[in-house]
Amino acid sequence: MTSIETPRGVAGDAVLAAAAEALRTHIRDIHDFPQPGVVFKDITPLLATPAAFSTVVGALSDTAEQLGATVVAGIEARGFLLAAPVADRIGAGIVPIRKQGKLPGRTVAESYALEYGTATLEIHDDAVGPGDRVLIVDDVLATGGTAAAASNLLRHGGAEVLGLAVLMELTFLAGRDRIPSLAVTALLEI
Ligand SMILES: O=P(O)(O)OC[C@H]1O[C@H](OP(=O)(O)OP(=O)(O)O)[C@H](O)[C@@H]1O
Ligand SMILES: Nc1ncnc2[nH]cnc12
Repeated sequence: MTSIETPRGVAGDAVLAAAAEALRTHIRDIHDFPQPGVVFKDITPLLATPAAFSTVVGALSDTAEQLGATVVAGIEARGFLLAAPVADRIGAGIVPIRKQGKLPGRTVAESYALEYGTATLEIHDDAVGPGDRVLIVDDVLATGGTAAAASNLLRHGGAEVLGLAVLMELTFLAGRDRIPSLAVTALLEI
Protein backbone atom coordinates (compact mmCIF):
# COMPACT_ATOMS: atom_id res chain seq x y z
CA MET A 1 0.00 0.00 0.00
CA THR A 2 1.30 3.49 -0.75
CA SER A 3 0.89 6.56 1.39
CA ILE A 4 -1.25 9.33 -0.08
CA GLU A 5 0.64 12.62 0.15
CA THR A 6 -1.66 15.57 0.75
CA PRO A 7 0.33 17.38 3.46
CA ARG A 8 -1.19 20.80 2.83
CA GLY A 9 -4.68 19.56 2.13
CA VAL A 10 -6.96 20.62 -0.69
CA ALA A 11 -8.29 23.98 0.48
CA GLY A 12 -6.74 27.14 -1.05
CA ASP A 13 -3.35 28.41 0.14
CA ALA A 14 -4.71 31.62 1.69
CA VAL A 15 -7.41 29.73 3.58
CA LEU A 16 -4.86 27.21 4.85
CA ALA A 17 -2.42 29.93 5.90
CA ALA A 18 -5.13 31.75 7.85
CA ALA A 19 -6.22 28.51 9.53
CA ALA A 20 -2.64 27.61 10.52
CA GLU A 21 -2.16 31.06 12.03
CA ALA A 22 -5.45 30.79 13.96
CA LEU A 23 -4.30 27.44 15.35
CA ARG A 24 -0.80 28.67 16.28
CA THR A 25 -2.39 31.53 18.20
CA HIS A 26 -5.28 29.72 19.87
CA ILE A 27 -4.06 26.21 20.76
CA ARG A 28 -2.33 25.93 24.11
CA ASP A 29 0.01 23.28 25.44
CA ILE A 30 -0.85 21.62 28.76
CA HIS A 31 2.12 19.67 30.05
CA ASP A 32 1.72 16.25 31.70
CA PHE A 33 -1.99 15.84 30.87
CA PRO A 34 -3.62 13.34 31.05
CA GLN A 35 -0.44 11.59 32.16
CA PRO A 36 3.22 12.52 32.76
CA GLY A 37 5.21 13.11 29.58
CA VAL A 38 2.26 14.02 27.36
CA VAL A 39 1.98 17.57 26.00
CA PHE A 40 -1.76 17.96 25.55
CA LYS A 41 -2.92 20.23 22.71
CA ASP A 42 -5.87 22.09 24.20
CA ILE A 43 -8.34 23.52 21.67
CA THR A 44 -10.60 25.30 24.18
CA PRO A 45 -9.06 28.76 23.47
CA LEU A 46 -9.83 28.20 19.78
CA LEU A 47 -13.42 27.20 20.55
CA ALA A 48 -13.85 30.34 22.65
CA THR A 49 -12.66 32.70 19.87
CA PRO A 50 -15.38 33.03 17.21
CA ALA A 51 -13.25 34.47 14.38
CA ALA A 52 -10.51 31.87 14.79
CA PHE A 53 -13.00 29.01 15.07
CA SER A 54 -14.82 30.23 11.97
CA THR A 55 -11.52 30.36 10.06
CA VAL A 56 -10.60 26.75 10.84
CA VAL A 57 -14.14 25.48 10.22
CA GLY A 58 -13.98 27.28 6.85
CA ALA A 59 -10.72 25.53 5.94
CA LEU A 60 -12.08 22.12 6.91
CA SER A 61 -15.29 22.83 5.01
CA ASP A 62 -13.40 23.79 1.85
CA THR A 63 -11.54 20.49 2.08
CA ALA A 64 -14.76 18.53 2.59
CA GLU A 65 -16.48 20.32 -0.30
CA GLN A 66 -13.58 19.88 -2.72
CA LEU A 67 -13.39 16.16 -1.91
CA GLY A 68 -17.13 15.85 -2.59
CA ALA A 69 -18.05 14.59 0.87
CA THR A 70 -21.71 13.70 1.38
CA VAL A 71 -21.17 12.67 5.00
CA VAL A 72 -18.90 14.11 7.71
CA ALA A 73 -17.94 11.62 10.43
CA GLY A 74 -16.99 13.19 13.76
CA ILE A 75 -15.07 11.29 16.44
CA GLU A 76 -16.15 11.70 20.07
CA ALA A 77 -15.65 14.05 21.71
CA ARG A 78 -13.63 16.86 20.23
CA GLY A 79 -14.29 15.73 16.67
CA PHE A 80 -18.01 16.39 17.21
CA LEU A 81 -17.30 20.10 17.75
CA LEU A 82 -15.77 20.32 14.29
CA ALA A 83 -17.78 17.81 12.27
CA ALA A 84 -21.15 19.43 12.99
CA PRO A 85 -20.36 22.96 11.70
CA VAL A 86 -18.48 21.54 8.70
CA ALA A 87 -21.41 19.31 7.73
CA ASP A 88 -23.80 22.22 8.16
CA ARG A 89 -21.72 24.49 5.93
CA ILE A 90 -21.47 21.99 3.05
CA GLY A 91 -24.94 20.49 3.37
CA ALA A 92 -23.72 17.01 4.33
CA GLY A 93 -24.99 14.55 6.91
CA ILE A 94 -23.18 13.95 10.20
CA VAL A 95 -22.27 10.50 11.49
CA PRO A 96 -21.11 10.37 15.12
CA ILE A 97 -18.43 7.79 15.88
CA ARG A 98 -18.76 7.28 19.62
CA LYS A 99 -16.88 5.80 22.52
CA GLN A 100 -18.18 2.42 23.71
CA GLY A 101 -21.67 2.15 25.17
CA LYS A 102 -23.09 5.52 24.06
CA LEU A 103 -25.04 4.71 20.89
CA PRO A 104 -28.57 3.39 21.40
CA GLY A 105 -28.96 1.18 18.33
CA ARG A 106 -27.13 -1.88 17.04
CA THR A 107 -23.43 -1.11 16.73
CA VAL A 108 -20.16 -2.29 15.24
CA ALA A 109 -17.08 -1.74 17.47
CA GLU A 110 -13.32 -1.50 17.12
CA SER A 111 -10.69 -1.18 19.86
CA TYR A 112 -7.40 0.67 19.43
CA ALA A 113 -4.45 2.22 21.28
CA LEU A 114 -3.78 5.95 21.47
CA GLU A 115 -1.00 8.20 22.81
CA TYR A 116 -2.27 7.85 26.38
CA GLY A 117 -4.27 4.64 26.68
CA THR A 118 -6.71 2.41 24.87
CA ALA A 119 -10.31 2.92 23.78
CA THR A 120 -13.15 1.42 21.77
CA LEU A 121 -15.11 3.26 19.10
CA GLU A 122 -18.57 2.33 17.86
CA ILE A 123 -20.82 3.25 14.96
CA HIS A 124 -24.46 2.33 14.32
CA ASP A 125 -24.48 -0.62 11.95
CA ASP A 126 -26.79 1.29 9.58
CA ALA A 127 -25.03 4.67 9.88
CA VAL A 128 -23.40 4.53 6.45
CA GLY A 129 -23.70 2.47 3.32
CA PRO A 130 -22.49 2.12 -0.26
CA GLY A 131 -22.72 5.47 -2.05
CA ASP A 132 -21.78 7.50 1.02
CA ARG A 133 -18.63 9.59 0.52
CA VAL A 134 -17.26 10.20 4.00
CA LEU A 135 -14.68 12.63 5.35
CA ILE A 136 -13.53 11.89 8.92
CA VAL A 137 -12.98 15.06 10.98
CA ASP A 138 -11.10 15.30 14.27
CA ASP A 139 -8.94 17.75 16.19
CA VAL A 140 -5.67 15.80 16.49
CA LEU A 141 -3.88 13.08 14.52
CA ALA A 142 -1.38 11.55 16.96
CA THR A 143 -0.58 7.80 16.67
CA GLY A 144 -3.33 7.29 14.08
CA GLY A 145 -5.07 4.57 16.11
CA THR A 146 -8.32 6.52 16.38
CA ALA A 147 -8.42 7.39 12.68
CA ALA A 148 -7.60 3.81 11.67
CA ALA A 149 -10.43 2.44 13.82
CA ALA A 150 -12.87 5.07 12.50
CA SER A 151 -12.07 4.34 8.87
CA ASN A 152 -12.35 0.58 9.45
CA LEU A 153 -15.82 1.06 10.95
CA LEU A 154 -16.98 3.27 8.08
CA ARG A 155 -15.60 0.92 5.42
CA HIS A 156 -17.18 -2.06 7.19
CA GLY A 157 -20.49 -0.27 6.62
CA GLY A 158 -19.75 -0.01 2.89
CA ALA A 159 -18.93 3.70 2.74
CA GLU A 160 -16.19 5.26 0.64
CA VAL A 161 -13.78 6.98 3.05
CA LEU A 162 -12.34 10.03 1.28
CA GLY A 163 -9.83 10.86 3.97
CA LEU A 164 -9.16 12.45 7.33
CA ALA A 165 -9.14 16.18 8.07
CA VAL A 166 -7.65 17.37 11.36
CA LEU A 167 -6.64 20.62 12.95
CA MET A 168 -3.24 19.33 14.10
CA GLU A 169 -0.94 16.47 13.24
CA LEU A 170 1.69 15.48 15.82
CA THR A 171 4.23 14.39 13.21
CA PHE A 172 6.69 12.87 15.73
CA LEU A 173 4.10 10.14 16.43
CA ALA A 174 3.99 9.13 12.74
CA GLY A 175 0.23 8.67 12.67
CA ARG A 176 0.12 8.76 8.86
CA ASP A 177 2.13 5.54 8.71
CA ARG A 178 -0.74 3.79 10.47
CA ILE A 179 -3.34 5.00 7.96
CA PRO A 180 -1.62 4.64 4.57
CA SER A 181 -4.89 4.32 2.67
CA LEU A 182 -6.26 7.63 4.00
CA ALA A 183 -5.57 11.03 2.44
CA VAL A 184 -4.74 13.34 5.36
CA THR A 185 -5.37 17.06 5.50
CA ALA A 186 -3.75 18.66 8.56
CA LEU A 187 -4.19 22.40 9.00
CA LEU A 188 -1.11 22.53 11.25
CA GLU A 189 1.80 20.11 11.54
CA ILE A 190 3.60 20.10 14.86
O1 LIG B 1 -4.12 9.49 16.79
P1 LIG B 1 -4.46 8.96 18.15
O2 LIG B 1 -3.25 8.56 18.94
O3 LIG B 1 -5.47 7.88 18.09
O4 LIG B 1 -5.07 10.16 18.99
C1 LIG B 1 -5.97 11.11 18.48
C2 LIG B 1 -7.27 11.10 19.25
O5 LIG B 1 -7.02 11.39 20.64
C3 LIG B 1 -7.93 12.40 21.07
O6 LIG B 1 -9.13 11.87 21.49
P2 LIG B 1 -9.42 11.22 22.91
O7 LIG B 1 -9.51 9.75 22.74
O8 LIG B 1 -8.45 11.77 23.91
O9 LIG B 1 -10.90 11.71 23.21
P3 LIG B 1 -11.66 13.07 23.55
O10 LIG B 1 -11.86 13.80 22.25
O11 LIG B 1 -12.93 12.54 24.10
O12 LIG B 1 -10.84 13.87 24.54
C4 LIG B 1 -8.13 13.23 19.82
O13 LIG B 1 -9.32 14.00 19.89
C5 LIG B 1 -8.19 12.18 18.73
O14 LIG B 1 -9.50 11.64 18.57
N1 LIG C 1 -1.03 15.30 22.71
C1 LIG C 1 -2.35 15.30 22.47
N2 LIG C 1 -3.08 16.41 22.68
C2 LIG C 1 -4.41 16.41 22.43
N3 LIG C 1 -5.07 15.36 21.96
C3 LIG C 1 -4.38 14.24 21.75
N4 LIG C 1 -4.76 13.02 21.30
C4 LIG C 1 -3.67 12.22 21.28
N5 LIG C 1 -2.59 12.87 21.68
C5 LIG C 1 -3.01 14.15 21.99
